[in-house]
Amino acid sequence: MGSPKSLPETAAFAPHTSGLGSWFPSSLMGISSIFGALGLLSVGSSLGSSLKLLILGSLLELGRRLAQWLFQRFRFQYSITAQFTDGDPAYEWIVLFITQEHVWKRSREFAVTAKNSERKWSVNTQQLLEGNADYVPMYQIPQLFKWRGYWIDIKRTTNAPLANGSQAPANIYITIYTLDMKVLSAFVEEARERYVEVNRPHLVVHLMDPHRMRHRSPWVNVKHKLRRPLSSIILPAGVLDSLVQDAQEFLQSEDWYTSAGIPHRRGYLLHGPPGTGKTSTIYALAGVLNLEIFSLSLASNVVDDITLQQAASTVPKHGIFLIEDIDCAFPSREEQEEHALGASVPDPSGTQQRVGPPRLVTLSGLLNVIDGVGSEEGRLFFATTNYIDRLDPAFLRPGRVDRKIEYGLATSNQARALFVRFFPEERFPGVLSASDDEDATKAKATPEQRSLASLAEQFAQAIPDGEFSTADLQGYLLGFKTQPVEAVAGVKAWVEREREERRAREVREEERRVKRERGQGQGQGGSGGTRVPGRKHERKAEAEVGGAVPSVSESAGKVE
Ligand SMILES: Nc1ncnc2c1ncn2[C@@H]1O[C@H](COP(=O)(O)OP(=O)(O)OP(=O)(O)O)[C@@H](O)[C@H]1O
Repeated sequence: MGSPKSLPETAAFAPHTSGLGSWFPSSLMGISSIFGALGLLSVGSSLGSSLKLLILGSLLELGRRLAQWLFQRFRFQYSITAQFTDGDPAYEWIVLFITQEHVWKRSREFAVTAKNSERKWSVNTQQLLEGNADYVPMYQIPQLFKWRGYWIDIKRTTNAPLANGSQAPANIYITIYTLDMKVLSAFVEEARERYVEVNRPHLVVHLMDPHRMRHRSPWVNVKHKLRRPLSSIILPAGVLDSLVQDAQEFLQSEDWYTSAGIPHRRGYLLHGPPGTGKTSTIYALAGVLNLEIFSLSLASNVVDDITLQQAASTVPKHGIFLIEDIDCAFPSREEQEEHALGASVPDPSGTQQRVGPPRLVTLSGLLNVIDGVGSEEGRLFFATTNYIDRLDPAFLRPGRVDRKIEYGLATSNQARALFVRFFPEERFPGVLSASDDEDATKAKATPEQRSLASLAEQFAQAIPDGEFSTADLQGYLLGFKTQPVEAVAGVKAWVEREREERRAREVREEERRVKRERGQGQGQGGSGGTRVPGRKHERKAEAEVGGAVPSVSESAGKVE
């Protein structure tokens, strides 16, 4: 029989249990009140049996929580948990591993996306499901699996939205029930090896996501591209071989650098007009050397010193750190002149603001990144630019940029090589594809002219040295994928059309320039002339469609 006097007994029990966790005291308070209620109500009450059931239920709940607590303590004491964060290469290793191990089989939640090159380690890419979508298990409910006799628990958290509107990166937690750290490292190493193996035919490119820049690793955008053979890059003889040899030698000589006290890093600058193969060279090189690329562009002007530092510091050893359009870290001559002249632009309120080079990445920020902590750990640094003359000599000095490679507009030799790459003998054995008599007549080609070699020669002769980028020629040839005869027949007219368009563009550009100068003259006369910064990108866009025409002497593909 209970009575109100039983209350102190239960209250006295509470302090012994307070160490069990924050839920415990509250749970006990609930029970003590039940006991109290029992004491008050059980005498002769018809509710007695119900209350007994209530007590039993509470005790069961208490037991469950106690068991849960003991399990947590056990888990904490006898397991090792490792966290992998989205954006770090190790995250990709683990996702691939658990997909291969079919841990997802008991998963009931999947993120489904149309097939793309971003996430390779979905269930579908393991050839298990049909269709055009990728299924990525969410693992939000912990899943248990066994590896080499060890029980492993996996759980994944999603990208939680943050107060600043961006998203926190997802995390995977791997808990291995062992006390031996070596088991964890063996697990991670196996996951890495599998990743390297599966990836062999692919080149992995990590791109920076500007929306995740403030997080631990901004490299959350992972692309898997088919490796591009070096032979597909058409450059003057020797350029590629010497680059590959240089990079290979660098990677193999870590000990030498250490003993000589020289930071183990190597910087390359690839410069030249747009569409001449700078980026393609780096991708092909990474494929040959089996390296991953970590690439960001300064052209979008969203990267600042802090994020550049953050991005650089998370590039792993033996990764290629690539900064595209590095000239965007430096003000153009035009902007410097405008700045010196005090030109102004209206701000949203209509007030005139002095034009200043709106650079988020500063020279000192850039140099800090290149020289900074971690930059000496066997990392290849590549930069590309269309405007080498804008780069500061401090950036170009050896130790920061060890080799400069100049890319030029296509020579006739490159045009010939490109033609041969487009129309290989294997695909067009003997004479030509689009070469039924009617087509051949249309293309005004005699059978003799229709040998691939002679067609390549005719094509090369029709392309003037140093006037078109390789990308321009590629664009033209893409219109004739299976018609080499027609490609040759139309090339002279194409060259003329392109020249015509350029002349028209130059006239428009000149008119704009005159207008601008007039406006500036008026502005200096006190009427508030305006100039818009960032012309560089406009020019680059024009150059990309064939506007920039450097002299032939610039287009030698020189290695300095
Ligand atoms: N030398 C080359 N050999 C083979 N393909 C080339 C070459 N140059 C350009 N291309 C082709 O043209 C396209 C653009 O090339 P790429 O992006 O490498 O040029 P880029 O010099 O890096 O241009 P940008 O300065 O605009 O970044 C690619 O599809 C590439 O295959």
